[in-house]
Amino acid sequence: MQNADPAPLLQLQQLTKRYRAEDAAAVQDVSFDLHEGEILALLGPSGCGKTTTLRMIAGFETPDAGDVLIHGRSVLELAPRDRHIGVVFQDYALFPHLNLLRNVMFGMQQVPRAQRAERAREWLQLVGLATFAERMPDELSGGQQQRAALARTLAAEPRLVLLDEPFSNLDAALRESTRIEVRQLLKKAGTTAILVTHDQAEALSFADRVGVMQAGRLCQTGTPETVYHVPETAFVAEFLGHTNLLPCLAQGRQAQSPLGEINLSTEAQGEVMVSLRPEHLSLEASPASDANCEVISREFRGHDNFYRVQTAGTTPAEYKVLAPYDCVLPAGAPARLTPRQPGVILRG
Ligand SMILES: Nc1ncnc2c1ncn2[C@@H]1O[C@H](COP(=O)(O)OP(=O)(O)OP(=O)(O)O)[C@@H](O)[C@H]1O
Repeated sequence: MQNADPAPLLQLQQLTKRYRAEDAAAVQDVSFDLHEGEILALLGPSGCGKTTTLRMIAGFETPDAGDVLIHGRSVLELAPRDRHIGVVFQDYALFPHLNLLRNVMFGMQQVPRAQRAERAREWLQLVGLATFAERMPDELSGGQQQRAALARTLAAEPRLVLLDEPFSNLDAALRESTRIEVRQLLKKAGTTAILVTHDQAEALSFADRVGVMQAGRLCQTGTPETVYHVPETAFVAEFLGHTNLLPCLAQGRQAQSPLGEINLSTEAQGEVMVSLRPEHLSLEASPASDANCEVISREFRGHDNFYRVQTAGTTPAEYKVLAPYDCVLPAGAPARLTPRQPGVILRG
């Protein structure tokens, strides 16, 4: 029978790193577990400590406090070749003097020498570069180099792959297709991975679990759906997309809000701050006598319309609303704004 909760592959235990005594900690008390086959995204703004965390996991940086355990053993006690960690940085780091095949063969020490070329070709096939095996890295596009770097890392059969902003210098279309391919590849190989990114769409679409970092701390981890729909703090709510923050007076599952009585997703009493995403509000044209807001602006986005509307005499006075493509209201139009999902209570 399968073990329902196998020991995690990776455990971060209250990891802390301060580069200089006079600086704030780059990473503070970061703890999480990662299970075999899982993909985690570490998401946060520039300078929040994502790369430092990744470097400590790889054993490139020594923590001031806390530990990184791989199958229960501290990463720093393991010789680099026993860590079985593969790292893909944004600058690819392919060897410029080796063709793709030799680049991929480079890390395959675990494969008998006679079989390496054949296995390397299989990896190149898997990333869609079979016909490029004899090409040199500078004869490839950025996206192809990225996939080649990934093939080289995966060919070494690491237990854990660390990806540091690996798609950041690809153009928008290539970025999207490469991230879909890379995710499929990792899932097919059953490889455990951590992606570092400041791009919320990338984190939400790529990972099984997202950890949001702020100023060195991990402030929330959960499935992409949970961190997006049930943010715990205003920072997480706003970093993951647009939202409206409403001061409310809660009584159980109901609250008095600036938009009238609303439902809450959890019970509370007293003053609370509530997040309602633009898609959790609805907007419709209304006679002025029944309106509770006025359109400030409409941004047409093809599949939908993004509105800014203002209400009179409430705080906040401005709301963001996502409306269907066929809800077209001009600036200045009176309208009715209604919450259509329960509000999410924030704790900070
Ligand atoms: N080698 C270093 N020496 C001193 N301070 C450093 C060093 N590396 C990083 N820092 C500082 O540590 C903090 C966290 O940096 P880190 O690179 O981990 O953040 P990040 O979230 O990966 O940022 P980015 O998205 O911009 O790469 C920052 O304040 C940074 O200036």
